[in-house]
Amino acid sequence: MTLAIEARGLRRTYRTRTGWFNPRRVEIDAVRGVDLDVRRGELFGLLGPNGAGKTTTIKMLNTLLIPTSGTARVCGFDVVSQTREVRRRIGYVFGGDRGLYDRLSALDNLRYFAELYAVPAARQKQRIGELLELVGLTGRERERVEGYSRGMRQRLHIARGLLHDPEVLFLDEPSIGVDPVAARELRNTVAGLAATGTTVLLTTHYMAEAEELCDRIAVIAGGEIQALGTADELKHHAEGRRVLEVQAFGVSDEQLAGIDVLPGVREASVEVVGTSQVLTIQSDATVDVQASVLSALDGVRLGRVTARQPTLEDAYIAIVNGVDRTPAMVTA
Ligand SMILES: Nc1ncnc2c1ncn2[C@@H]1O[C@H](COP(=O)(O)OP(=O)(O)OP(=O)(O)O)[C@@H](O)[C@H]1O
Repeated sequence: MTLAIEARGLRRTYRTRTGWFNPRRVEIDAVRGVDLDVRRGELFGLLGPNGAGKTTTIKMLNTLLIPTSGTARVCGFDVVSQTREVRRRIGYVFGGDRGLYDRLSALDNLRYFAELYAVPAARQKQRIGELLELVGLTGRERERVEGYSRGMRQRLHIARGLLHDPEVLFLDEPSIGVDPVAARELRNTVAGLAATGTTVLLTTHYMAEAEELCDRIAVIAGGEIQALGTADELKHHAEGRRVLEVQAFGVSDEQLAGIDVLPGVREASVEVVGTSQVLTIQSDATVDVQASVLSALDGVRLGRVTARQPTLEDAYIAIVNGVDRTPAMVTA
């Protein structure tokens, strides 16, 4: 079976300048030797924190960036020496607002891009109809895009990226800035896509999105793949741990640092949810850290305290927290 995507030792270094008064030339190792095999028809997730190297990896695979070293093939074609062959077979959809004409209707946008992508005239009408159906915009296609919600725009972007029947679709953070309901509709669209046999490489920050959609997930951080497997396989990274969640109001950085070094604690993180903070403390399953955590939070107003089994999100935190996230910088 041929692979849809095959990368070996993919590496990309950016040369840039840093510093205002005393500018220096630096090299940033954004992607540091990525090996990746994506099977045909697979929905594959690339998950990682900000600056992990996800977009850089995608741009090398879709021929927008030349790798500093390493090789990659898409549908069997080399991304550097056979760019035309690769481009003919791929679609690229990135999150955000760019790339559509607001004053035109969705239908006119798709007609315009169909011309641009040289979709044969005889095929255009049927293809556009199919895609509107796939992304759930049938009936709204004559409305101007300026009146579309973010989620609808994003689904229209996906339709645009599919006009020329690509074998592989790169979806770079499609749900960024989209509200939860629209994000669910977007996920339905992506799942529908995979059912048509298209290979999808999806990047996301959201573990739940990756878990729901992807056949396999690669967690990337610091420009390297840290873990790769099905959601169930990734969960093993949090095996032997238990999780304590504490809702709190006004925990300081010092207190959090104090919790981090308590005996038995493996990771401690905090997320602001509305007006409260939610502390998530992962510990060895054999150690009950609740009493020592609560005593470290002495004087802080607390809400709900819950002990639970680790989820995939916890596994992700366990994988990513162990990595130095800043890409290596070398002064040139
Ligand atoms: N054109 C560029 N010039 C210099 N550095 C860059 C450039 N593009 C990206 N970088 C750096 O390379 C690293 C990886 O960036 P990349 O955009 O690939 O990460 P990402 O995982 O897609 O992040 P995000 O989720 O924030 O989009 C980051 O440190 C980023 O600052």
